[in-house]
Amino acid sequence: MFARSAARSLTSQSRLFSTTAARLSKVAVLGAGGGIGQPLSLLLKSDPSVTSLSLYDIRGAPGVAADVSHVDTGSEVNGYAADKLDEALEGVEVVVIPAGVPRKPGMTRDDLFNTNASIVRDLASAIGCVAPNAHVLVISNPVNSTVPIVASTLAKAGVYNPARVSGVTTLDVVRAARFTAGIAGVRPAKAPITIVGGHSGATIVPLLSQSTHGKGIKDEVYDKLVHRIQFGGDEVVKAKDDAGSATLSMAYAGTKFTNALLRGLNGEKGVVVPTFVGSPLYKDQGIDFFSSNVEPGVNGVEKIHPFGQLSAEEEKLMEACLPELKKNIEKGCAFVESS
Ligand SMILES: NC(=O)C1=CN([C@@H]2O[C@H](COP(=O)(O)OP(=O)(O)OC[C@H]3O[C@@H](n4cnc5c(N)ncnc54)[C@H](O)[C@@H]3O)[C@@H](O)[C@H]2O)C=CC1
Ligand SMILES: O=C([O-])CC(=O)C(=O)O
Repeated sequence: MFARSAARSLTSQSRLFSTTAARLSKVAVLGAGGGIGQPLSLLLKSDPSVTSLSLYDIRGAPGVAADVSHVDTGSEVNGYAADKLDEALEGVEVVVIPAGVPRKPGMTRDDLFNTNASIVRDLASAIGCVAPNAHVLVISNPVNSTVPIVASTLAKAGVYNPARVSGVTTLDVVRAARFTAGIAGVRPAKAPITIVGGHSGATIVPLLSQSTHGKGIKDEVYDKLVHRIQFGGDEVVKAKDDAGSATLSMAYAGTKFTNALLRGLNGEKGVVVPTFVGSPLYKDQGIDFFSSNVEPGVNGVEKIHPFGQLSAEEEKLMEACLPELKKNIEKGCAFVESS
């Protein structure tokens, strides 16, 4: 009994953390005191690829850092209070941003724009000054707009590198694998689903036709599954009943993405993860950012994978995605232009 449960927990840990050769990886979490920030900091403390953790928030980061620092892994942890952002960013290689307000029932992610746009812009501005070569992983919503905000802010400072700014869309594929596996009666690891587009409702385009266990799902079951993948976030917002949105599954997904990036930075080949990045895939339609599978390497996002043939249903989903995505991206860019 004990042997079986120990083996299971080792298996799940190796899925979350894969390691390559040891090298110094200093990671900062901006928004570390929040619902995502706290468990994310804990999981990153457990990731052997992270050697130093810098935790910053306008509220509570030193306390979170003191707590997390007692975990018996090798990395060092430092907490920084509201007026210590520059110190928190010094020498940092990867910055993960879950700072900002979450949704309440009835809100769209775009409804968060007015509050979160300036939070993300100001953090990006500090990164541009103190850690211009850092890789920036944006969790704060609306991701379809906050990533263009970070990119445009860094561009204004003359330090934007598209290989180094990513929107974290990992939770969409985590959910899709879980939901599809539930229907197909297999383990989620056996049902990976490619998702492209963006990170909100209709901009989330799951490519079930390209999945061994997804392609056989049809008709009403297909429609319900696509809806659940696109609106999984709403399911959590509703269940939390005014107490915010996904935090624990997001911390898991954010750790998975950070670990994948660090493995690429460490020189591991063949790591493939989805992310919302400056992308050539729909540039001819005026869409400068797009989420698809990418391969991180020593310089960040090095290869953007094209996706194959879409089914007739997926063509329709893409038609609904593109105009909304374009609008969200333009809104983010316009915000920085007018700042
Ligand atoms: N990309 C994704 O898949 C997901 C994104 N999110 C988004 O992540 C964001 C955070 O969500 P939660 O952690 O649940 O919210 P929360 O309210 O629990 O935590 C946010 C934290 O950000 C901090 N903060 C606010 N302004 C800051 C600033 N200028 N600098 C540093 N820290 C600052 C707050 O003090 C708070 O501790 C939301 O925008 C949410 O919509 C949530 C789930 C999934
Ligand atoms: O739904 C939200 O507001 C948070 C989020 O992005 C998600 O859970 O996918």
